Amino acid sequence: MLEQFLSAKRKLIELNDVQRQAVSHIEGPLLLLASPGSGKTTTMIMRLGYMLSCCNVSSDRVIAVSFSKASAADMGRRYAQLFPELPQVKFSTIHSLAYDIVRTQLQLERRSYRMIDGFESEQGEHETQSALQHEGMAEANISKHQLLRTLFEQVNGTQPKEEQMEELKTYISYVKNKQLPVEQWDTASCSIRHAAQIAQLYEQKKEHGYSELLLDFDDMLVYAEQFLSKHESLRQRYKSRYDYVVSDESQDTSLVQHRILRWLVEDHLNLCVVADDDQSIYSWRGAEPAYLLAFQQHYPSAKILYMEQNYRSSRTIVEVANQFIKRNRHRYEKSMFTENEHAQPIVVKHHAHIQEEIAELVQQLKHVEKLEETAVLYRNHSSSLLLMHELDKQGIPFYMKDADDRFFKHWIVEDILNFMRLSYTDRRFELFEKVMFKMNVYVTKQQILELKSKHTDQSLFQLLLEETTLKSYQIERIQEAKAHIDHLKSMTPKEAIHKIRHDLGYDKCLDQIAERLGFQKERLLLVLNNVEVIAEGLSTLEQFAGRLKDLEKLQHQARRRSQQKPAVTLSTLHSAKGLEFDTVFMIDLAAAVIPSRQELSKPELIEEAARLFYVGLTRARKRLELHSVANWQGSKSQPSIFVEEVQRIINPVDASVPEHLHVAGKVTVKSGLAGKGTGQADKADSNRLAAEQQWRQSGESLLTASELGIGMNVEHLHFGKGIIEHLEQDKLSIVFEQYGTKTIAASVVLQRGLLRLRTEATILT
Ligand SMILES: Nc1ncnc2c1ncn2[C@@H]1O[C@H](COP(=O)(O)OP(=O)(O)OP(=O)(O)O)[C@@H](O)[C@H]1O
Repeated sequence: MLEQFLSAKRKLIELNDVQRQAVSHIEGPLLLLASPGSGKTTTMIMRLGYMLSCCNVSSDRVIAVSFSKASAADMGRRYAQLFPELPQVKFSTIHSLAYDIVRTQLQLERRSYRMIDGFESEQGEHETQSALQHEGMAEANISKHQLLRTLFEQVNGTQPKEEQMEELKTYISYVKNKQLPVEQWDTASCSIRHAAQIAQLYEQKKEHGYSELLLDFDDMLVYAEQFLSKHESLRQRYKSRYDYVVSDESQDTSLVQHRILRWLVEDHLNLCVVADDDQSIYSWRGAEPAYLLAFQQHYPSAKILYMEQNYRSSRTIVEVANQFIKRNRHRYEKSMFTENEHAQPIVVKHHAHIQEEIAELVQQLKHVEKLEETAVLYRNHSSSLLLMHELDKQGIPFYMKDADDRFFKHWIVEDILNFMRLSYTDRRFELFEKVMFKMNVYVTKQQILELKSKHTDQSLFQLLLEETTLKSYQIERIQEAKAHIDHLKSMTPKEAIHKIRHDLGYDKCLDQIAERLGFQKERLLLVLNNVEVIAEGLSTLEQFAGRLKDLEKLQHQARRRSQQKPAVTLSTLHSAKGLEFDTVFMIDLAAAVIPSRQELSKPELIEEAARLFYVGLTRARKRLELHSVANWQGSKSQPSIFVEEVQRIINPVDASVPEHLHVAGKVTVKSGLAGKGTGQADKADSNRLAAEQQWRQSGESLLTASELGIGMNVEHLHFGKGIIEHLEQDKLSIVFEQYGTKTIAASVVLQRGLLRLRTEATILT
């Protein structure tokens, strides 16, 4: 039967062995672990076709669930193309399915409810939510954002900044998707003061604060699961609705989502889960890759199949990406391979600074054959800004997958503009009030407020100096500040920003804000850095304000630009998942960017960052370039450790050279693991890599700096036994039995898992 079915479609696609097994395994739980580009969507669709045409399965007894609306729609479209003769199957998002369950139960209880808005995230959900709005769900005018804002102010006594609101929303999504009991909410990390308390108040308010029950996007999942577990009749209703459930993109699925699916298949266990645990990049909002790793505990009769053949990328790329991801410990051991040919070598480049990186990138883009088959990927939205600025100047069209206008609305950008505005007029009280507290003039709120009643249309600086009782140091400061501000309008924007930051004390003010409100200073500096680059080369403050407006407009347009027209795609690594391009440039790969400083402190976060990096590597079909910068946010920076790892894979270094000397210059590295022949050196390299992997996987490697101590007996994978002699910041000195004292970079050693503890002591001679 299977052969007959497959041969009918042979002209369109010839499945490989594992794909065939997956297609024919219809009954019972199945976990399909798929590498990138391994044809998981193709296989899923063939499986559905086989079920319907050969296994007497009725189309309305099957549901295929995806995480994002885009992927549900893509599956539906591809199914219709491959099986135009078969009836349509239900391709649903998990939220849509959950909403159906919640609505049914609330209607049974005759309980009225309303949806509140406020779900923002990287991809898909926007669309999902708007689809729900079309269904008439979002008739509410109470907003999640406003509600949270009010509660934040109530609890903390200050107004939240936009990035704090975002962090708060992510935090709430996280604890709900993880189904953490309320008592444990304060154990989840969040830099917002009293986040757990705000979250609890928010939940109470939604449930009891209004005449109707308020539901946000996460509530659809939370309530669906709760209702299924509580109400036997509801459970029966949904359990008997579908005989077969398929879950795609399951690495992005949170605990609550897994549980909903579990209820649905409780009786028949006909659940097919397709996932790539190596592409799980949403644990920060509650995705649960650990659930996949424990799939067989949840479904003991589960069959697990590995789809490891990549049909997308060149062998050059597949081999490097495969080797790279093996650095992670918490994963299903898969070995991605391909029968595709080798293509261009992977290129790794280190630039002195961002401007140099962007200039080179733009030059390359000018000569790319198919812009629509080219992507520039970066970790943070902020990286797109200067790129966009330069692409526009050079007339290169671009499309933005996930444009984010937060920069243009950022309070720092607004502050800088306000300083500049004040230079033109110091007669607007609201403006004066905002700026006075952002520089080092030490006036009190009371003193400024007193001015308000006295002010008509005169200079506020004058009024302040003449009508307020001031201390002599205040007078001096105010006079100085006034002179600086007056001067701004005759300066270039670049000079003006320098003056604002250093002479007017804005940088110091940022330090205080960062400390008081718990912001990461680097993020604030990144915004300022971008402001400065945009100001570069402009002559007047008006031009600067105009340029910001133009860029904002441009970004809006880039989001709408048709993907079919020749235009390079700019995207974050997160939003690039599921996409593929002939050529991929990954940029801004500096040490503090990926993994970030915060991630470096926890092994599981480093692994997540590595998965994100892997998603980037595996988007490229033929050509892949990795670009890093030696100066990040005004400070010297090493390349990302992941770039170094890729370099070591491509071009293994002699193990006898200490790690801290493995500094890559500006190089174009030729890749070719398989093309290198089988010489002695190659063999030694692959043995060394295998040994590194084995150590990491054994769980014995030391992973964090906190595990290191002076006098500790350790063993280094390459240098053998020794004692830690000295540790200062990243410099780790070890006295080795065979090699004497070596000073190596702690971060590199820990990253690669090259060090482990020894119980027996070293005898040093
Ligand atoms: N057996 C096969 N023989 C030849 N080509 C195949 C086969 N299976 C899949 N492909 C091709 O591989 C490409 C990737 O397939 P598909 O989009 O289904 O992969 P995927 O695993 O869903 O990708 P992603 O990594 O984006 O999730 C497609 O062009 C598809 O036609």
